[in-house]
Amino acid sequence: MRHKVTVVGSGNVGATAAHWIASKELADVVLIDIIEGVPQGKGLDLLEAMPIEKCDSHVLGTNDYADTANSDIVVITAGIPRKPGMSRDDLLNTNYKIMKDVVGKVLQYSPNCILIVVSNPLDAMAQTAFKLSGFSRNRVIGMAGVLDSARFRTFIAEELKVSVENVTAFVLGGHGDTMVPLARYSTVAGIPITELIEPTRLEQLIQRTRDGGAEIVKYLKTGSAFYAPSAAATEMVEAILKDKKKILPCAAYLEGEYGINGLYVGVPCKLGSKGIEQIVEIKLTADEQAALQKSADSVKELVGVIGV
Ligand SMILES: NC(=O)c1ccc[n+]([C@@H]2O[C@H](COP(=O)([O-])OP(=O)(O)OC[C@H]3O[C@@H](n4cnc5c(N)ncnc54)[C@H](O)[C@@H]3O)[C@@H](O)[C@H]2O)c1
Ligand SMILES: O=C(O)C[C@H](O)C(=O)O
Repeated sequence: MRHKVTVVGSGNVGATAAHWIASKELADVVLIDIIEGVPQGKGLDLLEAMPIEKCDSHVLGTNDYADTANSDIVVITAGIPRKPGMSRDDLLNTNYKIMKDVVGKVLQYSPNCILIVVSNPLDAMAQTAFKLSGFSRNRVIGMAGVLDSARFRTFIAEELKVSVENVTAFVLGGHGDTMVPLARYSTVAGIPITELIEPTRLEQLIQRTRDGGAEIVKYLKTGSAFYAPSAAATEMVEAILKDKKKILPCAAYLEGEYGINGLYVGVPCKLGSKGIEQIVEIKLTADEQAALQKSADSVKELVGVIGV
């Protein structure tokens, strides 16, 4: 069966997500933006790469939501990125307005889709999409944990000079400065990293993970990371389209899990054809629970500002 994925926003993250999705032949892709010409140009360019990539994915760039009709998944990357000196939270009001515009139009044409939200500040934007869409919580998923844990995995693999394939890492909480990389549940070939990296060094790697987005912004100056973020969103798209039942850290609307109610926060989720099919609850120590609560409190403050 052919799948259809719409990517809203044809900027850095959106166009690169379209690239990964099409070149992995996961689906036909519609790339949509408010800017005229850019999605059309990038979409056509990507389509013309398909013969070389030996892929039969169709790619269409457009400004017309009618072209997005009946998408299985809609990945929302529309929104402004931060610049050096800004926090993701500084994007709140601008991206809230963009999210309102986008969700309304997506709903009109793809009422049965699954939404993957990428725009920042991530947890608050996922909550906005959830509240405005009226979708059940399994169909509105925020992308952050796959990216944050990929960064943690990269730093662990570099530190220990092992294959990234050996490393699994666990990051909980909101996608902000208070995210919670959990060393205790991060492993190298099944060995907890707490056995392999001494505590002071480990804390440095954890802090680098928390600052991972800002580190890239500092280099790029005009915007933020997009290769790893779009690869992360693509892994979620793949898990859903292939009904893989893959456990990935995602921002999900919690209804009592981890003692948190009525809020999007990053937790381990099983992704399959229905979207989030299970939220996996693990036992946390008192310190870990407190760190998660602190992270959730900062998300709560943001959603309070926009009233969603
Ligand atoms: N969740 C994460 O981990 C993560 C990672 C990277 C980036 N982001 C966020 O993703 C967003 C996009 O980042 P980027 O680097 O691609 O930015 P970008 O500026 O390159 O692209 C954003 C695109 O959104 C489009 N857009 C704006 N308003 C729109 C609307 N109403 N409808 C359709 N399109 C609209 C713009 O025209 C632009 O092309 C930012 O908010 C960024 O902070 C999140
Ligand atoms: O850091 C940003 O603003 C973009 C994104 O959230 C990231 O973590 O790369």
